[in-house]
Amino acid sequence: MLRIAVPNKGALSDPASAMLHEAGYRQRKDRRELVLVDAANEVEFFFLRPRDIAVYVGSGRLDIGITGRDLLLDSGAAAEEIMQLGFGGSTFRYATRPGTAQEVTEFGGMTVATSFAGLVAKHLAEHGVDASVVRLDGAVETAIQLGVAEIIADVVETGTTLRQAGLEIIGEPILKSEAVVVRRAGAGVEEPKVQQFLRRMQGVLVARRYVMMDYDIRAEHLEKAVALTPGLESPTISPLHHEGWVAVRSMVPAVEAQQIMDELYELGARAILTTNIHACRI
Ligand SMILES: Nc1ncnc2c1ncn2[C@@H]1O[C@H](COP(=O)(O)OP(=O)(O)OP(=O)(O)O)[C@@H](O)[C@H]1O
Ligand SMILES: O=P(O)(O)OC[C@H]1O[C@H](OP(=O)(O)OP(=O)(O)O)[C@H](O)[C@@H]1O
Ligand SMILES: [Mg+2]
Repeated sequence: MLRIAVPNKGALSDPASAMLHEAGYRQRKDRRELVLVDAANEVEFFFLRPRDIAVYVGSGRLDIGITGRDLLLDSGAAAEEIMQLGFGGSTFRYATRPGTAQEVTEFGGMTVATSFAGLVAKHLAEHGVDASVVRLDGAVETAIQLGVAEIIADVVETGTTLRQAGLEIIGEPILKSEAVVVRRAGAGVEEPKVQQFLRRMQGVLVARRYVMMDYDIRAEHLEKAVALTPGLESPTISPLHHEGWVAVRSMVPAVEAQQIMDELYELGARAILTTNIHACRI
């Protein structure tokens, strides 16, 4: 059995379960379920706090976990990122009231409030800044209003929470984060059951990002058409009954599909179709 940790709550919980479901795994129906066995796939899921996941995986008790890169690095656990999952994107940033400081080097003697004390202490030390760090559980934006800190360091997605608290971002992001798959440091990814899990997740990423495109084109325009739709490896070309024409089948990035269809049409392609990819192994 492959033992996998999945966020039980928070911003990563629903998208992580949705992705696992798309990869063919059973997922819980009740949010109170904390352990779920998917016997058919020989996987056991443990629904844990995202902040704790790297700790469990780092200890070697669980084979694999899904968590945020920011939480992984903050934990200091002996776990490493083995795959990016393309959701839960955020930046981790300093913010303050206008006029307090413009960059991290000006924080000397100040107090920084954060839920990510490990990350912040490391970042301050790297910049040789002697500032205090206060660890809070959440809603850290309010720490400034209540006089607990002059600076905060927190997850920023849209920036709405900061704006509403009258705070402004200081400098460049400390970190860019997203949901990642983690594994005990040094454990490698060679184990067949780990390989199979990663291939399934990779299949979901590709199925989400690409569509299948089919079209017919006169053979003399084929090279130009194929340059627009090179596919992941190489497009499939089939002869058509109608002499001088061929059918092309190729995967294209979903976000570019409409543009590519316009360009193919201009080239003389016809019967241009796109279809969603339900699942794949690349
Ligand atoms: N808008 C967001 N708010 C909070 N965390 C986000 C957001 N978008 C992505 N994330 C990521 O989710 C993880 C935070 O997990 P956490 O358990 O703190 O969830 P949460 O959404 O803050 O829930 P809660 O505060 O209820 O525990 C981090 O990796 C963070 O980068
Ligand atoms: O940039 P935004 O889109 O506004 O999102 C960022 C906010 O979301 C998170 O808060 P959360 O709802 O997790 O509450 P918490 O601070 O109590 O964890 C995070 O801590 C920020 O406050
Ligand atoms: Mg939160």
